[in-house]
Amino acid sequence: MNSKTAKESFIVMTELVLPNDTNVFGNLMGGRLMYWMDIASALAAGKHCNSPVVTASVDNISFESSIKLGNVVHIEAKVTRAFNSSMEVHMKVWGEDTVQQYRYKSNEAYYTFVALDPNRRPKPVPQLIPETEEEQKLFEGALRRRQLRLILGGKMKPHDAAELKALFAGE
Ligand SMILES: CCCCCCCCCCCCCCCC(=O)SCCNC(=O)CCNC(=O)[C@H](O)C(C)(C)COP(=O)(O)OP(=O)(O)OC[C@H]1O[C@@H](n2cnc3c(N)ncnc32)[C@H](O)[C@@H]1OP(=O)(O)O
Repeated sequence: MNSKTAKESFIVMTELVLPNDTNVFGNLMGGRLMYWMDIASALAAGKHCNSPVVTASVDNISFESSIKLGNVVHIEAKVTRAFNSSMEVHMKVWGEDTVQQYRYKSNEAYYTFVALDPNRRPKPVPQLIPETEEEQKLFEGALRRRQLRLILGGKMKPHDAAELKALFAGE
């Protein structure tokens, strides 16, 4: 199977925050943003593997700054690393005030997707080649993040997470 570069999976999704998307303070609801992030990251993962994908897990999301009613949301999504059937996608979320003409960072997150075959069973995906310095850093960290989320999901024993243990042991 051919490998693919990280930039081949890159997508940007743009949305406008309308009244029905907001809470009582006039800010974008976290749940609505997470829904848009799910679609954006699924598109990036699907672009990488050219297959249908399902969300396997969502890492913690910290909302750094709220996005106001009438502002524009930009979600940038890119695959950081592919494993066997799963892919980690990194997202950066920006708000934009188009009247005052400034952009601000809202949050960052990692979502994990699994590619499915026609029988809806996990299927192998192309390996990912990082090119830029940032892509290389994300690629290296992806293995530790995978181990942490598999431990939390009860799919891996802490004892088997060699790279994660090495981080805490300072090795
Ligand atoms: C045709 C071209 C189209 C192209 C363009 C496509 C565009 C597409 C746009 C779609 C836009 C809408 C996208 C919404 C997507 C949903 O919202 S889908 C709905 C929510 N998600 C679900 O319902 C998934 C439910 N869970 C499952 O189906 C199964 O548990 C899974 C995730 C497939 C895993 O299956 P399993 O039988 O446990 O398989 P297993 O062999 O143990 O593990 C398979 C892989 O899953 C990983 N995994 C398992 N659990 C976890 C976990 N907790 N955390 C992380 N990874 C895990 C494993 O590590 C393994 O990875 P690899 O080592 O193979 O890399």
